Amino acid sequence: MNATNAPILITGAGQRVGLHCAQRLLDEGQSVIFSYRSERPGVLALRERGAIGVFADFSSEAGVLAFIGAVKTHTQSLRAIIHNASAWVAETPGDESRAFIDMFSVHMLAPYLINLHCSPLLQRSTPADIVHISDDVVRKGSRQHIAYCATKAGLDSLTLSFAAQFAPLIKVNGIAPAMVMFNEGDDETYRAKVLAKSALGIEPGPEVIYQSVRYLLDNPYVTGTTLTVNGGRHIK
Ligand SMILES: NC(=O)C1=CN([C@@H]2O[C@H](COP(=O)(O)OP(=O)(O)OC[C@H]3O[C@@H](n4cnc5c(N)ncnc54)[C@H](OP(=O)(O)O)[C@@H]3O)[C@@H](O)[C@H]2O)C=CC1
Ligand SMILES: Nc1nc2c(c(=O)[nH]1)N=C([C@H](O)[C@@H](O)CO)CN2
Repeated sequence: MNATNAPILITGAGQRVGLHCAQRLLDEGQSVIFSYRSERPGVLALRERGAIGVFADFSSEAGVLAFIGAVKTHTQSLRAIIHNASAWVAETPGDESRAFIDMFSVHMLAPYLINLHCSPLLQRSTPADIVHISDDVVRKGSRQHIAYCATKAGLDSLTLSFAAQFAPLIKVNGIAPAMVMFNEGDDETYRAKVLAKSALGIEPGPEVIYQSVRYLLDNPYVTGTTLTVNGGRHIK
C-alpha cells in the first residue's frame, strides 16, 4: 500500500490476467479502480471487495474519453495505471480494417489518451507508475495476428516515449508475456503446439504477470524497460 493509498487503475480486469492482478492488489490492501466492458462474475467479485468498476469501451476515442472522465469522478490521484485491456483477433477476410482499427484503439489509442489525461493524477502520488502489458510476439512478428502484433509493437513504442516524457516523477515500463494462460476453447493439439514453443514448456498462469507488475512498482530505478516473460521462447 502506498502512503496516500492512492488507487491503482487497471484496465480490462473483468477476467483472466487483469482480474488476477486486481485481486492480488486488493490482497495487499491496495485500493483499485478497474475497467470492464462486459458484466462478468469477476466484475462483481471485485466490487464486493471494494474495488470501483468503471465501464469502458475503448473501441472509439469517445469511449476512451468518457472512461477518463468517469475515473476522475472517483479519484484525484493515482498510484499507477496498468494497461491490460486487449483484444486478440486474427485476420479474418472481409473485416481486416475493422479488426486493425479496434486493436489500434484498445492497444494504442486508449493507453495514449489515458496516460496523457491522467498523468496529473499520477503526479500527485510518489512513487508513480505506468505499466503497459504488451506481447513477446512483437520480438519477431506474427503471421496469424498481423494487426494484433503491430498494435502491440506500437504500445512498446509508447513505453519508450512516455518514459522519457514523464521522468522523473512517473516510471513507465512494459511487460511482454508469451502464452500465460490458455483460453477455454484451446484444444489439446493447440496447447501442445504452444507449450513446445518455449524452453520451459509450461502454462504459468497469471501470477507471473502480477510478479512482474510488483517488481516494476517496487523498483525505483527501472523505467523505459519492457520485461520479457516468455518461458525462454527466444532461446528455443
Ligand atoms: N493470455 C495470454 O496468454 C497472453 C496475454 N497477453 C496480454 O496480457 C494481457 C491480459 O491477457 P488476457 O487476460 O488473456 O486478456 P483478455 O483477452 O482476457 O482481455 C482482457 C480484457 O480486455 C477487455 N477488452 C478487450 N477489448 C476491449 C475494448 N475494446 N474496450 C474495453 N475493454 C476491452 C475485455 O473486457 P470484457 O471481457 O469486459 O469485454 C477483456 O476482459 C493482454 O494485454 C494480453 O494481450 C500477452 C501474451 C499472452
Ligand atoms: N488479449 C489477449 N491477448 C493474447 C491472448 C489472449 O487470450 N488475450 N492470448 C495469447 C496467446 O496465449 C498466445 O500467446 C499463444 O501463443 C496472446 N495474446
